[in-house]
Amino acid sequence: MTRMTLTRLTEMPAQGEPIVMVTAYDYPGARAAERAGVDMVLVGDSGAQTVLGYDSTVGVTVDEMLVLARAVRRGTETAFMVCDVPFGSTEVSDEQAVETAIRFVTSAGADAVKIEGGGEARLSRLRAVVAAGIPVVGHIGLTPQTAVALGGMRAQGRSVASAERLVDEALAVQDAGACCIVIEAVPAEITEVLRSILDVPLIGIGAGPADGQVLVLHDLLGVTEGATAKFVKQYGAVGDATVSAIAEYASEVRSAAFPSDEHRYAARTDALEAARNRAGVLAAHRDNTR
Ligand SMILES: Nc1nc(=O)c2c([nH]1)NC[C@@H]1CN(c3ccc(C(=O)N[C@@H](CCC(=O)O)C(=O)O)cc3)CN21
Ligand SMILES: CC(C)C(=O)C(=O)O
Ligand SMILES: [Mg+2]
Repeated sequence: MTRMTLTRLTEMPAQGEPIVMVTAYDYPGARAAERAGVDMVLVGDSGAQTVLGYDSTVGVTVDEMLVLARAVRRGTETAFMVCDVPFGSTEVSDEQAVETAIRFVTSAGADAVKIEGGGEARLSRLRAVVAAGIPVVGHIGLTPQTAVALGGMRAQGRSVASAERLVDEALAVQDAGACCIVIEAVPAEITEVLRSILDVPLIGIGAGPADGQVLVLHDLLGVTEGATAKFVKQYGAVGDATVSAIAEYASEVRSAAFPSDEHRYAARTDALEAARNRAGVLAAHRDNTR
């Protein structure tokens, strides 16, 4: 199997082949995505919440993301690996953005980085990273890193101004050099409009049909506890299955049903005899010195 290339990804929409992207944050997640045959894996900053337990994506650091990204890289052979650059790691300057992107490429083997937003400063970062020779995936619509400024985790493109802004940002992000664009939490009809004017693949999450889809692995597996976004479809009940398995283990330990004979090592008779003799000698010694 050969590694997915940017050229191939870019050609998929014209061939009528939807692009499949899923997040991964560790080696087993990457192996599972790989074995399932996805086209792209995203080391999302959603990992701040799904695997690191933060209550938003905002506090996660580059060093933390790199640990996740390296593990995903070790498990990924054919899928194209995109890494989210976390909040604060590109905001200061174009130079900072390029240095951050380079770290994801050189120290984690990222095939591309994803940068949120379509405002002027974001476009400048995008151009700078692309100019450094690093492919960039754009991300517009609901951009969780700056959700406070958007008024919370809310769908975008629902007012006239917001819909117009999405069209402007989609084109600007493409012109800045993005190789594809993730669009999050936008009405499907708006996504359709954007698709009609874009040349690069549009990958949707909560944005209706697009050239591809992305979902958070832990959401689709049913590992995420509590409420998930409206756009999540749960394809498994892995969270419940995990709790049941651990609860059954706990119960068998407490009832002494585990470990049973099949999980025991057989002793060699001479070794057992020797251990018993030694224990007897030591016990006698202990009694004598008391
Ligand atoms: N587990 C997980 N899944 C995600 O999809 C995800 C993360 N974490 N963390 C980073 C961001 C945050 N995202 C979110 C989080 C919440 C909503 C949400 O609850 N939306 C509401 C309100 C929509 C509205 O008011 O317009 C919803 O009902 O969908 C959406 C996207 C998407 N990303
Ligand atoms: C939801 C996707 C697009 C993302 O950015 C993430 O998982 O962090
Ligand atoms: Mg993200």
